[in-house]
Amino acid sequence: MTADPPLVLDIDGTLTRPDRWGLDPRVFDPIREWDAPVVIATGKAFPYPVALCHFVGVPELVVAENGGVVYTGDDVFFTADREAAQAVVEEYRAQGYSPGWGEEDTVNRWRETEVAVNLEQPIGPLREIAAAHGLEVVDTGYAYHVKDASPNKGDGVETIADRVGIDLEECVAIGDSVNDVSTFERVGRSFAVANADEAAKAAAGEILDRPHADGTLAVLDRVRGSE
Ligand SMILES: O=C(O)COP(=O)(O)O
Ligand SMILES: [Mg+2]
Repeated sequence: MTADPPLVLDIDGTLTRPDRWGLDPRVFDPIREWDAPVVIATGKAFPYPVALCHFVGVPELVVAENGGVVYTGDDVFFTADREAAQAVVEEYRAQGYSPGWGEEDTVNRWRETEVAVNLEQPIGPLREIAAAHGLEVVDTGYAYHVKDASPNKGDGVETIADRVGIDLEECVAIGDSVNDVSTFERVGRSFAVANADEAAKAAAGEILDRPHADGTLAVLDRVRGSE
């Protein structure tokens, strides 16, 4: 008998439409009908992947904030705190810059372990201040994430796999950026969509010739029933 392999899916750049923005609705049904655990591993704040699972109608298995927040469906783990990143952003502001999201900032409002800065803001001074505070800035192609270097998506995926009983060797991961490298390093099969950055392409087992959800849907078609 064959079964679907467990999945680890990134959101931005991976489940998105060809024009980069917004989820491609064609991914909803295959995720919902997938006959194995689906872990959503993202740089986005915790409520976003939880909402994605909720609205698609699958169990909430979530790595958020690049590994800063991990939800196994039973327990939430926080592997960093926001304070250090917040201090970096305060200093960035003091130097005359801004995170760039406007007054209400829904990008960071519920973010608990890091702070994200809009790509239109200058990254040079942000990197300098972060380094002086012992933090890193990760450019996902969708935001600059000011974060502790130690939590990453791969660690979070491992925590979920341990708790839920997923064999990482059987897992198929799909992603598009440097924040997916730690996931790619831990799973049996890894795929970078065609729009992926150089780091993700270098770490992936295979580079797809199609971008965004087109690439992801092609992988899902190919690996369905392969375990
Ligand atoms: O939040 C980001 O910058 C990127 O999110 P992603 O990890 O789902 O691609
Ligand atoms: Mg991504």
